[in-house]
Amino acid sequence: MSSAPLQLASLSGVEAAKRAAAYAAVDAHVGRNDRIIGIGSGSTVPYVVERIVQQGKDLNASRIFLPTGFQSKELIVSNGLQLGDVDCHPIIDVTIDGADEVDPALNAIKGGGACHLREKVLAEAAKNFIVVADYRKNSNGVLGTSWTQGVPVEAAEFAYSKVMRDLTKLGGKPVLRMGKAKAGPVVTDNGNFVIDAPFPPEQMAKPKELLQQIKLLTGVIEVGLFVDCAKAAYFGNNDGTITIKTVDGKVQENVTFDVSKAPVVA
Ligand SMILES: O=C[C@H](O)[C@H](O)[C@H](O)COP(=O)(O)O
Repeated sequence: MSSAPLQLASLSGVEAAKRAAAYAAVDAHVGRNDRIIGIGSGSTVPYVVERIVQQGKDLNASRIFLPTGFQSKELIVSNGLQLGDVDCHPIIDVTIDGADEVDPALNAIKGGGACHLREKVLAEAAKNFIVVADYRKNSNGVLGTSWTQGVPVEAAEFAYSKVMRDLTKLGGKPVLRMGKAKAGPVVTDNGNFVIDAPFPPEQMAKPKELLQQIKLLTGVIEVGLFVDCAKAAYFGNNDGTITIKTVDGKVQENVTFDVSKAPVVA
């Protein structure tokens, strides 16, 4: 039985591509038996929620959605989905999230929106962690090639100055992230500061080692390097196609996806 085409707001360019990538990721990874679902942050994630809503009220009534921050909490609530938190649901069926840059091994820089502490908890708690983004985040080189503002480091507010000194000793060039429409630094959803620390490519080429070094600095709460986390990444390309990369190294290019078709839930 074929269902009527979905009535969707018309989008063009990269926004249309992000929607296609998000829909494809939901169709492939959010099945009928997935009940505890992590909702990430960033500009592609609203399309993830849009597709999940299209899976139907009955199915969603039995699900609980966990947010990675203020933005995703609002998305969950405004779409009439049931809100939960990871303290009550430490095992998540699937988490879908954005990223700032993803390398060929699916390691990622995250935290451009200062959400990386909760994002990493929801990524590690998930049986499947899936990334959705546009082609600008799809890197063929080492992390830091396209996302040049540095590794986002969440630090305790009172310790930031000492952490910046430590990051400099490690070889970075740390900058305290400042608010855009606020005098003073960005304060995360958890009440901490964010330091952006660019490191030379030689260090970025070994993201696990760098992550371990930064994580050991006293005062650091979390590091926006996600290493060995993601199972798959879906990138929307400028021509409307999708690139799908999986952790086994497979790459599917030029995948077409018809967003007007209602989801068939596996
Ligand atoms: O802290 C924010 C997150 O890691 C986001 O997932 C990331 O910054 C991507 O955001 P956007 O899709 O808006 O570029």
